[in-house]
Amino acid sequence: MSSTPQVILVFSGKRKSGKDYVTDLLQKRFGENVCTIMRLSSPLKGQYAKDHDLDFEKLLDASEYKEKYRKDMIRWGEEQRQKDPGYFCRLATSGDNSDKPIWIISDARRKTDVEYFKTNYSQLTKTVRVEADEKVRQDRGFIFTTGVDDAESECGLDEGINWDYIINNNNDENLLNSTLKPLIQHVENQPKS
Ligand SMILES: Nc1ncnc2c1ncn2[C@@H]1O[C@H](COP(=O)(O)OP(=O)(O)OP(=O)(O)O)[C@@H](O)[C@H]1O
Repeated sequence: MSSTPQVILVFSGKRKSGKDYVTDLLQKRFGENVCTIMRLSSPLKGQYAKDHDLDFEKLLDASEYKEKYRKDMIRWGEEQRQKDPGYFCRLATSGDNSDKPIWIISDARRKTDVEYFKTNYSQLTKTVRVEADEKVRQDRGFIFTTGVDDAESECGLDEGINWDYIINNNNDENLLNSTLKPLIQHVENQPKS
Protein backbone atom coordinates (compact mmCIF):
# COMPACT_ATOMS: atom_id res chain seq x y z
CA MET A 1 0.00 0.00 0.00
CA SER A 2 1.19 3.55 -0.78
CA SER A 3 1.52 6.36 1.77
CA THR A 4 -1.71 7.57 3.32
CA PRO A 5 -2.92 11.04 2.28
CA GLN A 6 -5.43 13.24 4.15
CA VAL A 7 -7.94 13.62 1.36
CA ILE A 8 -8.49 11.99 -2.03
CA LEU A 9 -10.59 13.59 -4.76
CA VAL A 10 -11.56 11.11 -7.45
CA PHE A 11 -12.58 12.94 -10.65
CA SER A 12 -14.57 11.72 -13.61
CA GLY A 13 -16.17 13.38 -16.61
CA LYS A 14 -16.88 12.93 -20.29
CA ARG A 15 -14.22 13.76 -22.87
CA LYS A 16 -13.51 17.51 -23.01
CA SER A 17 -15.70 18.18 -19.99
CA GLY A 18 -12.63 19.91 -18.55
CA LYS A 19 -11.19 17.43 -16.05
CA ASP A 20 -7.62 18.59 -16.63
CA TYR A 21 -8.65 22.25 -16.53
CA VAL A 22 -10.53 21.88 -13.25
CA THR A 23 -7.97 19.65 -11.53
CA ASP A 24 -5.13 22.04 -12.54
CA LEU A 25 -7.13 24.92 -11.09
CA LEU A 26 -7.57 23.06 -7.80
CA GLN A 27 -3.94 22.04 -7.60
CA LYS A 28 -2.92 25.69 -7.98
CA ARG A 29 -5.43 26.71 -5.34
CA PHE A 30 -4.26 24.11 -2.78
CA GLY A 31 -0.57 24.43 -3.71
CA GLU A 32 1.68 22.05 -5.61
CA ASN A 33 3.68 21.40 -2.46
CA VAL A 34 0.68 19.72 -0.79
CA CYS A 35 -1.43 18.57 -3.74
CA THR A 36 -0.57 16.06 -6.44
CA ILE A 37 -2.51 15.10 -9.56
CA MET A 38 -2.43 11.38 -10.33
CA ARG A 39 -3.58 10.01 -13.66
CA LEU A 40 -4.77 6.41 -13.79
CA SER A 41 -4.12 6.49 -17.54
CA SER A 42 -0.49 7.42 -17.06
CA PRO A 43 0.89 4.06 -15.83
CA LEU A 44 -1.41 2.38 -18.35
CA LYS A 45 0.26 4.24 -21.20
CA GLY A 46 3.73 3.64 -19.77
CA GLN A 47 3.21 -0.07 -19.45
CA TYR A 48 1.44 -0.32 -22.82
CA ALA A 49 4.28 1.61 -24.47
CA LYS A 50 6.85 -0.72 -22.89
CA ASP A 51 4.99 -3.87 -23.93
CA HIS A 52 4.48 -2.60 -27.49
CA ASP A 53 7.82 -0.86 -27.98
CA LEU A 54 6.24 2.61 -28.51
CA ASP A 55 7.24 6.18 -27.68
CA PHE A 56 5.81 6.92 -24.21
CA GLU A 57 6.05 10.74 -24.53
CA LYS A 58 4.07 10.75 -27.77
CA LEU A 59 1.38 8.58 -26.18
CA LEU A 60 0.91 11.14 -23.39
CA ASP A 61 0.15 14.12 -25.58
CA ALA A 62 -2.92 14.80 -27.67
CA SER A 63 -1.25 13.87 -30.96
CA GLU A 64 -2.49 11.67 -33.76
CA TYR A 65 -0.20 8.99 -32.36
CA LYS A 66 -2.39 8.80 -29.23
CA GLU A 67 -5.57 8.52 -31.31
CA LYS A 68 -4.03 5.78 -33.46
CA TYR A 69 -3.28 3.52 -30.48
CA ARG A 70 -6.20 4.58 -28.32
CA LYS A 71 -8.53 1.70 -29.18
CA ASP A 72 -5.91 -1.00 -28.77
CA MET A 73 -4.69 0.57 -25.55
CA ILE A 74 -8.24 0.45 -24.17
CA ARG A 75 -8.49 -3.24 -25.07
CA TRP A 76 -5.10 -4.03 -23.50
CA GLY A 77 -5.95 -2.07 -20.31
CA GLU A 78 -9.22 -3.99 -20.05
CA GLU A 79 -7.31 -7.26 -20.17
CA GLN A 80 -4.99 -6.20 -17.33
CA ARG A 81 -7.93 -4.94 -15.27
CA GLN A 82 -9.80 -8.21 -15.62
CA LYS A 83 -6.84 -9.94 -14.03
CA ASP A 84 -6.59 -7.31 -11.25
CA PRO A 85 -9.14 -4.43 -11.08
CA GLY A 86 -6.94 -2.28 -8.80
CA TYR A 87 -3.75 -2.71 -10.85
CA PHE A 88 -3.61 0.76 -12.44
CA CYS A 89 -4.96 2.55 -9.36
CA ARG A 90 -2.19 1.04 -7.28
CA LEU A 91 0.47 1.89 -9.86
CA ALA A 92 -0.73 5.49 -10.26
CA THR A 93 -0.71 6.16 -6.52
CA SER A 94 2.63 4.62 -5.68
CA GLY A 95 4.91 7.25 -7.25
CA ASP A 96 7.15 9.80 -5.52
CA ASN A 97 4.31 12.30 -5.05
CA SER A 98 2.20 9.93 -3.00
CA ASP A 99 3.60 11.46 0.21
CA LYS A 100 1.58 14.66 -0.45
CA PRO A 101 -1.52 15.08 1.72
CA ILE A 102 -3.99 15.89 -1.09
CA TRP A 103 -4.39 13.45 -3.94
CA ILE A 104 -6.38 14.37 -7.02
CA ILE A 105 -7.16 11.40 -9.24
CA SER A 106 -8.03 13.15 -12.48
CA ASP A 107 -9.46 10.40 -14.66
CA ALA A 108 -11.54 7.66 -13.02
CA ARG A 109 -13.33 5.77 -15.78
CA ARG A 110 -14.82 2.62 -14.37
CA LYS A 111 -16.82 1.58 -11.33
CA THR A 112 -13.81 -0.48 -10.23
CA ASP A 113 -11.67 2.71 -10.15
CA VAL A 114 -14.12 4.39 -7.77
CA GLU A 115 -14.51 1.18 -5.73
CA TYR A 116 -10.74 0.89 -5.32
CA PHE A 117 -10.51 4.26 -3.54
CA LYS A 118 -13.79 3.86 -1.65
CA THR A 119 -12.63 0.47 -0.36
CA ASN A 120 -9.00 1.21 0.43
CA TYR A 121 -9.44 4.81 1.61
CA SER A 122 -13.12 4.94 2.60
CA GLN A 123 -12.88 7.85 5.05
CA LEU A 124 -10.67 9.98 2.79
CA THR A 125 -12.29 9.65 -0.62
CA LYS A 126 -14.66 12.14 -2.22
CA THR A 127 -15.98 11.56 -5.74
CA VAL A 128 -16.32 14.45 -8.17
CA ARG A 129 -18.06 14.59 -11.56
CA VAL A 130 -17.17 17.36 -14.01
CA GLU A 131 -20.05 18.16 -16.33
CA ALA A 132 -20.26 20.22 -19.51
CA ASP A 133 -22.91 20.26 -22.23
CA GLU A 134 -22.16 18.33 -25.40
CA LYS A 135 -22.12 21.54 -27.44
CA VAL A 136 -19.51 23.07 -25.12
CA ARG A 137 -17.43 19.90 -25.28
CA GLN A 138 -17.65 19.98 -29.07
CA ASP A 139 -16.44 23.58 -29.07
CA ARG A 140 -13.45 22.31 -27.08
CA GLY A 141 -12.69 19.73 -29.75
CA PHE A 142 -14.83 16.73 -28.83
CA ILE A 143 -15.86 14.58 -31.78
CA PHE A 144 -17.90 11.45 -31.08
CA THR A 145 -15.85 8.40 -32.03
CA THR A 146 -17.50 4.99 -32.29
CA GLY A 147 -15.62 2.36 -30.34
CA VAL A 148 -14.22 4.98 -27.97
CA ASP A 149 -17.12 7.14 -26.77
CA ASP A 150 -19.55 4.24 -26.53
CA ALA A 151 -17.07 1.93 -24.75
CA GLU A 152 -17.08 1.20 -21.01
CA SER A 153 -13.96 3.34 -20.61
CA GLU A 154 -15.97 6.45 -21.52
CA CYS A 155 -19.44 5.48 -20.24
CA GLY A 156 -18.70 3.29 -17.19
CA LEU A 157 -19.44 6.10 -14.74
CA ASP A 158 -22.29 7.83 -16.58
CA GLU A 159 -24.78 6.20 -14.21
CA GLY A 160 -24.91 4.44 -10.87
CA ILE A 161 -22.57 6.66 -8.85
CA ASN A 162 -23.77 8.99 -6.16
CA TRP A 163 -21.22 11.79 -6.70
CA ASP A 164 -20.17 13.74 -3.64
CA TYR A 165 -19.68 16.85 -5.79
CA ILE A 166 -20.88 17.81 -9.26
CA ILE A 167 -18.94 20.59 -10.98
CA ASN A 168 -20.59 22.63 -13.71
CA ASN A 169 -17.92 23.47 -16.27
CA ASN A 170 -19.84 25.10 -19.08
CA ASN A 171 -18.50 28.49 -20.07
CA ASP A 172 -19.70 30.23 -16.95
CA GLU A 173 -16.91 31.06 -14.53
CA ASN A 174 -19.25 32.10 -11.71
CA LEU A 175 -21.14 28.82 -11.87
CA LEU A 176 -17.87 26.89 -12.00
CA ASN A 177 -16.59 28.71 -8.93
CA SER A 178 -19.80 28.29 -7.00
CA THR A 179 -19.96 24.53 -7.68
CA LEU A 180 -16.29 24.23 -6.70
CA LYS A 181 -16.73 26.09 -3.45
CA PRO A 182 -18.07 23.26 -1.20
CA LEU A 183 -15.33 20.95 -2.46
CA ILE A 184 -12.62 23.54 -1.74
CA GLN A 185 -14.10 24.13 1.71
CA HIS A 186 -14.08 20.41 2.44
CA VAL A 187 -10.39 20.16 1.59
CA GLU A 188 -9.44 23.34 3.42
CA ASN A 189 -11.31 22.20 6.53
CA GLN A 190 -9.09 19.15 6.89
CA PRO A 191 -6.88 19.40 9.99
CA LYS A 192 -3.30 20.28 9.04
CA SER A 193 -0.90 17.43 9.73
N1 LIG B 1 -13.72 26.50 -17.71
C1 LIG B 1 -12.92 26.57 -18.78
N2 LIG B 1 -12.52 27.77 -19.27
C2 LIG B 1 -11.71 27.87 -20.34
N3 LIG B 1 -11.25 26.80 -21.04
C3 LIG B 1 -11.60 25.58 -20.61
C4 LIG B 1 -12.45 25.40 -19.46
N4 LIG B 1 -12.61 24.08 -19.28
C5 LIG B 1 -11.91 23.47 -20.25
N5 LIG B 1 -11.31 24.35 -21.04
C6 LIG B 1 -10.44 24.04 -22.23
O1 LIG B 1 -11.09 23.03 -22.99
C7 LIG B 1 -10.15 22.08 -23.48
C8 LIG B 1 -10.50 20.68 -22.95
O2 LIG B 1 -10.40 20.67 -21.53
P1 LIG B 1 -9.62 19.53 -20.75
O3 LIG B 1 -8.39 19.10 -21.47
O4 LIG B 1 -9.47 20.00 -19.35
O5 LIG B 1 -10.73 18.39 -20.83
P2 LIG B 1 -10.61 16.84 -20.40
O6 LIG B 1 -11.95 16.49 -19.81
O7 LIG B 1 -9.43 16.68 -19.50
O8 LIG B 1 -10.42 16.16 -21.81
P3 LIG B 1 -9.95 14.66 -22.21
O9 LIG B 1 -10.91 13.74 -21.54
O10 LIG B 1 -10.05 14.64 -23.69
O11 LIG B 1 -8.53 14.51 -21.70
C9 LIG B 1 -8.79 22.56 -22.99
O12 LIG B 1 -8.19 23.32 -24.03
C10 LIG B 1 -9.13 23.45 -21.80
O13 LIG B 1 -8.15 24.44 -21.57
